Amino acid sequence: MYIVTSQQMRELDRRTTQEIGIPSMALMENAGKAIAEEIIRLCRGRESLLREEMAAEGCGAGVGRTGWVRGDEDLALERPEREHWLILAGKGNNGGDGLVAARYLREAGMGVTIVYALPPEQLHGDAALQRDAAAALGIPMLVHGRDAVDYTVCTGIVDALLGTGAHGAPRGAYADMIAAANASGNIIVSADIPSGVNADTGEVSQPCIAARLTVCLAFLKRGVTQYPGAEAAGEVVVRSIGIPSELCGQQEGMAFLLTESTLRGPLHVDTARRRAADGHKGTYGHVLVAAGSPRMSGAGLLCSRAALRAGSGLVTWALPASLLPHMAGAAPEIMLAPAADGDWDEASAQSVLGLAESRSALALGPGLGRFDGDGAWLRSIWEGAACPLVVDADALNMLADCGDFTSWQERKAETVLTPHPGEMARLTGLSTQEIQRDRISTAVAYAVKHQVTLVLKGARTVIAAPDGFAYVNITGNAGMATGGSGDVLTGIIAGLLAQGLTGPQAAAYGVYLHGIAGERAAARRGNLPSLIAGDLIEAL
Ligand SMILES: NC(=O)C1=CN([C@@H]2O[C@H](COP(=O)(O)OP(=O)(O)OC[C@H]3O[C@@H](n4cnc5c(N)ncnc54)[C@H](O)[C@@H]3O)[C@@H](O)[C@H]2O)[C@H](O)CC1
Ligand SMILES: [K+]
Repeated sequence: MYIVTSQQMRELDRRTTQEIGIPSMALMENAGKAIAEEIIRLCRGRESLLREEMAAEGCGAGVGRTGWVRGDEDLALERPEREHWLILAGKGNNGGDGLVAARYLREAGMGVTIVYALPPEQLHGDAALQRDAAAALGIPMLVHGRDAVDYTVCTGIVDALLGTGAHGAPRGAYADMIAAANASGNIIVSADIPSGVNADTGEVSQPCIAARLTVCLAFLKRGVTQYPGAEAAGEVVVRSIGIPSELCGQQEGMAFLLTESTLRGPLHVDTARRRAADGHKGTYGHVLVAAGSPRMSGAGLLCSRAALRAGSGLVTWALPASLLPHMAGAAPEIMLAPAADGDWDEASAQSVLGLAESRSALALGPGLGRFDGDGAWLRSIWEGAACPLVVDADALNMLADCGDFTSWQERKAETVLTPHPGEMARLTGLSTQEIQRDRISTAVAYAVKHQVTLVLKGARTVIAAPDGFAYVNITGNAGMATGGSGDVLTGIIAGLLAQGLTGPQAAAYGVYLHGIAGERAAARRGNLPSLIAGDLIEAL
């Protein structure tokens, strides 16, 4: 599923109307009809109406009937009491969508009243034509500021105030209407995006519509895939309106929702791959994990176990010799290799590189701690490791302290960085707030500049590939915000790299699986707060 920015949306619209020749009015008509259909579905709980009703009642009239005829007017049969919807219409095309929706809701037997944010004569283009059609049908209309509007007396409210053409915080009448709609306590269905949400970043202004449902038109907008915009949007449904999706494929820097079809399609991950009967443990890669320190030994263990659970044939954990006796037997399936005499030091880089020889992936960082000369240590491994590399936790902080590493010897193998927002702030010199303000663009910019795969963790993790494509994950839950969860993810990604996946594939599939493991673990435990990182490994 594509995720677009408002600029990309405008370009897609231009190409559709000017190059392909589909009239913009047709797009708006489709948009408004889709919004109305989703409202009817929300209000009446199902799509097909008569067939289920008749069949369920088993009434004689249906027996032997050779066919069913039903039309939109049947929608009106459903509900004796009259639903009534307020359509809040801005003066742009988002408003136009709302005016179309008003006609279709009316056709379905619902009462509708249009509330214009500004005097309707200010509308222009397609929106003005829709205004005239609504008026010709005698649909009741009010104007904010001129007429008294009671937002509480209705079944629900359609937010067709601001869409992808919004700039800055809602102003004037728009702000007042958003506040009144929210205060009404009635359900709100937003056209395209909740008014007040930045369509590209997911930032929310005050006030901002709190929608029960957002009907994204044509394609998913970035702003409803990242918090807090995702929160404001409520349930999101994407409805085609006639813009050919192949046009998206011709756009630069597209983003995708990370679903099974995205994994199998754009990412070419064979999620259904079965193991060959004659496979052996060497067939499925050998991960080296360089992690852990006396204070944080568990991180290395979690990372190593996760790599095994992700399907790596073998895992060796390189750890300080001082830890070895304590970890022996902690996980019998994991081979232990002393990589440092006492604790990590600069000299141990060579022993890590020695161990990394002929390994299929190297996971670096969980629980490593910091030590004198660790920047040089990291650089040696970054430049010397010929296998794919996952850099996490303290190794990321070492990288950040090295500053600009574009002068380092270019790595030939895949490199995946897995920062949380705080680590990303250190890597980029931005504040955490700046990182969170536009997660997708920030991740993509870094991945393209440094030619790495970047996993910006957090709710709705963003995976940014060196080619500028981005993938937004929606699996997982808040129970996964627990110590060690990141170590598990690093192990999963390393385990997938070891089995031959590319950096973007391993990162995206790893994040996706990590989230699903979190969902399964939560289901097993019956709640979120008690989840711990080990549960994720067992749920893999
Ligand atoms: N092909 C398409 O792109 C389609 C788009 N559709 C719908 O159209 C909107 C985008 O419409 P647009 O006219 O560009 O802008 P908006 O309707 O979102 O609103 C702009 C409107 O509001 C004023 N305005 C802008 N910012 C603010 C603000 N902060 N406060 C107050 N007022 C503001 C501005 O002056 C404009 O007049 C898209 O979202 C879809 O809903 C259709 O779906 C058809 C295809
Ligand atoms: K809207």
